Amino acid sequence: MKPIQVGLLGFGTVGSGVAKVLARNAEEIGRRAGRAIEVKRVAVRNIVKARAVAPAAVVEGLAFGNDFHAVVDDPEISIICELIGGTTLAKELVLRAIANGKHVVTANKALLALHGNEIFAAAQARGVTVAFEAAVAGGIPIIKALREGLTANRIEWIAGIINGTSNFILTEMRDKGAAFADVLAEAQQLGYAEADPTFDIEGHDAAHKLTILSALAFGIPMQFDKAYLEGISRLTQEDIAYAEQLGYRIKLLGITRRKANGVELRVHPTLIPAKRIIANVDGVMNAVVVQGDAVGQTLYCGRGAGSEPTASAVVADLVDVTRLLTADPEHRVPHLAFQPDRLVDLPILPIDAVETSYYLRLKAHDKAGVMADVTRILADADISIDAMMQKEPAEGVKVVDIIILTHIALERRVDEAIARIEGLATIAGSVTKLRLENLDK
Ligand SMILES: NC(=O)C1=CN([C@@H]2O[C@H](COP(=O)(O)OP(=O)(O)OC[C@H]3O[C@@H](n4cnc5c(N)ncnc54)[C@H](O)[C@@H]3O)[C@@H](O)[C@H]2O)C=CC1
Ligand SMILES: N[C@@H](CC=O)C(=O)O
Ligand code: NA
Repeated sequence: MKPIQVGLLGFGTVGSGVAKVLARNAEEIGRRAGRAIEVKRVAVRNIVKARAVAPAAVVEGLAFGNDFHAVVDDPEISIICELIGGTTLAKELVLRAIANGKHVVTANKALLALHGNEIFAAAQARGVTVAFEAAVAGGIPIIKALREGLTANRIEWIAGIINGTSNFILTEMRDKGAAFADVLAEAQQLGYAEADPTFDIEGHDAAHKLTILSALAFGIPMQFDKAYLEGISRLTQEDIAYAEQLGYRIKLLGITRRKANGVELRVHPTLIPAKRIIANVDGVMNAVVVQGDAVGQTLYCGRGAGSEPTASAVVADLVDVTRLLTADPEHRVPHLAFQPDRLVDLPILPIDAVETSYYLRLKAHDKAGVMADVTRILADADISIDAMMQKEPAEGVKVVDIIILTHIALERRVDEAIARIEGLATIAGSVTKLRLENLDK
């Protein structure tokens, strides 16, 4: 059988990784796919720069050019691999490829979180597939697991470390006391970070991925604009240390949970019991916990970013698409796990309607009665205390740190209680609030 022809858009960290993996494992990939997979053309902004990213043996057979539209319009190309990132040119090219009747493989979570509803509808109408395993948790086959392996289950929640860069930063800060800016620079150099790294550290990238996971888990449209996101840039060393003393690790988690009145969709630094496996997933590794009603908890772990781990997912999609070329479009696995006409429009809950446990850190003037005032305010708000720790002040310091862990409470009530606590004359400054998840059920 003739090889399947692929057009690569972009030849950076991921694009060059795809070319390397395809070249190195060509024989085995061909045996799996049923025919050879060949990169016919590569479109890049800068040909000289692109040629320098991969070894000569990989690039010498590739046809580089600057005309992205010509690749998308090439009648001999069956699959377009979009690896440029961003949501403007990438969207235009992906929709054009679909209109031309080509299948698309993309690693672009921002594109899908923002425009996935339109892109999947266009692909469905044209009878082509848009495959996106690399878009969530890099090399971990989490899309495959949710779309195929777990289809018997009513999924209750998903919680994941789904941004490699921020996990790498948190790990280096905790283990080596490294400075935030230095570790971020290292993550960029290693090819983990997004073109704009604020997407990584402020939670946007994790929220893009979580939006996709939530759609797959609950059969809902992508609703990125409703996601709550909070990154790691304001996290302090003292909160990381206090969490450790209380038996917790802080991770940037994406959490989506089905509730009676809607769906939680939130990304934020989260305390997790240190004994949980996911709390010990460090560096660039990602991990996703899925709670299904039949299977219980399953955990998926692996490299969430980097050239070849991400290429592993892109190439797996190329194999999948190659295998299904002859399948009737009506009988393919649906893009979002549920049949497109069976998606339901569940509302995304605002953050103040979320129910979870909390870590509160307050600075109190060490006066008699302050603890009684704080616990009374919490009790009035129906917030029960799970643990409390008071740190003795250093010599000459007049305020003490008080750390409180609460049981599950409604965020709105916690915020109201915090406002009252901050109004106490005995409390200095503002209260630090972090969310805590036990991830046990
Ligand atoms: N780097 C990683 O570990 C992962 C990246 N991704 C996603 O894969 C995609 C590619 O990421 P990387 O390879 O890391 O990026 P990169 O910056 O290393 O490479 C991007 C490539 O696309 C080209 N490009 C970018 N914008 C362009 C534009 N407007 N016009 C023409 N060419 C343009 C660049 O010249 C380069 O060849 C992104 O959507 C990213 O979010 C997904 C998972 C992991
Ligand atoms: N910047 C992302 C890359 C993979 O999606 C990350 O750090 O996880
Ligand atoms: Na993946």
